[in-house]
Amino acid sequence: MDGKKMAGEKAAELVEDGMIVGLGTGSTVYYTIKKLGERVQSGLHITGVPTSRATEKLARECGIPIADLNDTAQMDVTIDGADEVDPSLNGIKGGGGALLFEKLVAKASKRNIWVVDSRKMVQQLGAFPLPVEVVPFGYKHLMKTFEREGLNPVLRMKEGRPYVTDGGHYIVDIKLKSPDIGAFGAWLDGYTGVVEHGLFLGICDLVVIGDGSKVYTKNRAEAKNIIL
Ligand SMILES: O=C[C@H](O)[C@H](O)[C@H](O)COP(=O)(O)O
Repeated sequence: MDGKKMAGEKAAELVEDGMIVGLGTGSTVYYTIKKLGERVQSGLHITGVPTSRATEKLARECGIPIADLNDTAQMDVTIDGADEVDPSLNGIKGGGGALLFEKLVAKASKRNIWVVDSRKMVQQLGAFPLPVEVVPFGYKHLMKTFEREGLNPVLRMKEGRPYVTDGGHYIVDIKLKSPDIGAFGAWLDGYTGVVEHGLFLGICDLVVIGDGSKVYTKNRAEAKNIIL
């Protein structure tokens, strides 16, 4: 079976009755949402807080009751995908453009679980370009700054136009500056015009990994594999 499907469906089993669940975005958590939908049809009571319009639509189609982040004090757990995950469970997210809403929901969650296929697990982050969500006004100036810093910025496009996020911003994909990714993230956080970036550091508590033949987990505290 596809590693994404294995991980996505397994994570849905970790959700308990009565939970408020942050619903991530992407092709892996898709399987979690589908499975949660099936569990809801069989009597599970949960409330989902979506991280994108696409996820909201999918969750509604699956019959999962939805709430807005503004009406929710805290999620019990958020389940989301990731583009790369390192051994300390730091990650890059935003390949699908949902990083801002994903980070907002993740930071309001007691626990964050990521679902990935095993190819996303890396020794060091950075082969995947880092998505940076930027304000459209004056974005070319920001791109010039990134260029001067040697970050190879590329404006994300869709159908010949700049890709626009659910929050109404553009995405610039850049090269991650390592090894001090914490300092790099802080530099981006402080830069005028940057709304958010896809470095998720110290956020993920547990990653569920599917490799096609088995599913295993790694948690941040122990960082050891547990075969499920
Ligand atoms: O913006 C999108 C999200 O961060 C996704 O969770 C991430 O890109 C992983 O997506 P997928 O599961 O489709 O590879």
